[in-house]
Amino acid sequence: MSDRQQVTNARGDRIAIVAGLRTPFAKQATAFHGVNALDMGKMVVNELLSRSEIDPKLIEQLVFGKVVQMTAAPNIAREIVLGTGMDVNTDAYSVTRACATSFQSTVNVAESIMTGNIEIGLAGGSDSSSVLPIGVSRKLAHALVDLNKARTFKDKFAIARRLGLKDLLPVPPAVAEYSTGLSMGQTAEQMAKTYHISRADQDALAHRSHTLATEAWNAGFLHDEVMTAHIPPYKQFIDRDNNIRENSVLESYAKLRPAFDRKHGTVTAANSTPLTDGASAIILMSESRAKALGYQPIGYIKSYAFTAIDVWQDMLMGPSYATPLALKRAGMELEDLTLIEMHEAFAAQTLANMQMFGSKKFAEEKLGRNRAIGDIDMSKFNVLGGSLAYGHPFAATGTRLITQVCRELKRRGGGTGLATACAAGGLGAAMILEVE
Ligand SMILES: CC(=O)SCCNC(=O)CCNC(=O)[C@H](O)C(C)(C)COP(=O)(O)OP(=O)(O)OC[C@H]1O[C@@H](n2cnc3c(N)ncnc32)[C@H](O)[C@@H]1OP(=O)(O)O
Repeated sequence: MSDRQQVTNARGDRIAIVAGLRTPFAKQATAFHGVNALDMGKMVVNELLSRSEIDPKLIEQLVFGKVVQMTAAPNIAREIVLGTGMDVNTDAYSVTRACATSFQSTVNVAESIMTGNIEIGLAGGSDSSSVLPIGVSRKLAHALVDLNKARTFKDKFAIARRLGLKDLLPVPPAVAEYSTGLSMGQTAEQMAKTYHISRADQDALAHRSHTLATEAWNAGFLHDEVMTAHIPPYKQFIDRDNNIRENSVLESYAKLRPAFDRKHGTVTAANSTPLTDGASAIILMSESRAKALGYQPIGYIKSYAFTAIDVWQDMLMGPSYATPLALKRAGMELEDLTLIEMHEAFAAQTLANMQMFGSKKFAEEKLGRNRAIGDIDMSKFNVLGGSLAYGHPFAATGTRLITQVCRELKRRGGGTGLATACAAGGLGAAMILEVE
């Protein structure tokens, strides 16, 4: 098998991204409080269809995802089709791959185009950290099922007596790994310790992220890729990400207490992504269909890769595994890239990955390569800031990164860019995008 990946259909058409859009990202329980992931998904898809002036009937497939589940609407993709101006006959299904979910929805649509099953598709993701599937304790859930089956009052009473007051309390979902019980923040703490990432370096990266994101907004770079979202019942709107600290002051970062290891930790609210609400989406087409319809693609997919590692220790290392594979499949080296965009789940996780990009030992021991992936040139890295500033509505981050890389490459006159992310479950995603 060749190492190179042929991201084309049988006619040799590349996979074109013709448009990308997102809602502003809002911190938990702020602008999108009460608006669920489906409603944000519908908002962004409706606006994307309208801005790209595409006949919705031409969209043959919609693949969408969310990470925090909405039990009433498990197939968010199909609900988006039914709840927007799309054709009811549009095929739609949902995917989930933790924080890399909309990398996956993008790849699913791309692969449908590559096989020739479709010519045009829409991909994206949406998540709400404000509308949560609040559950019940395992004991209560068990008892409720038994109660339903119990025939006599005596049996019902006996079941009810099994429960204590604690068992009746609602249970919110945890941002934690199912199999280890470790929260993402605790994993970030592990990584800070393993890779000796100092608090000062974490804070400096977060400050850089807020500063660059502020500059990007002020320069007007994000206006075309972020819509104004009108919030039901339509008395309020949000037109800018609300987590970005426009007057970020480095000194104030040092004052915060660690959030996940109160005594010995270095990971704080300021150097972690906040819990966030938002949605994003892109339209993909075969190159020839895009040209026939008169679209000027914002970018093309050159290669992609997904990887997985164990979850007990330092599992947010996805970029260090997925990036070399995507580069190899594109026939490129790190230094060939014009831009490098890495999801900043936590500053500690980002800095650990950056360190391993430059490590020959890591390359030899973990990747089976005889040279490091490469040192990251900071003038190419997260040049408009990253998730630490924008926030991270889990399933929406992938298509945010993809759109942002393509549009920034365009502003720089073209080139190739990497978008990469770690994800729960020890997963990694990387995609190389090319822009003319
Ligand atoms: C693959 C992946 O992506 S894994 C990542 C998945 N995501 C996560 O796990 C989410 C991680 N984040 C979290 O859980 C939460 O954001 C936490 C626990 C870190 C912090 O939550 P909260 O305590 O609610 O944060 P909150 O926004 O209130 O900030 C706490 C304080 O820090 C301050 N602060 C936050 N950011 C900054 C900053 N950049 N500069 C200065 N101060 C700041 C706030 O003003 C606040 O101060 P106050 O208490 O005086 O009001």
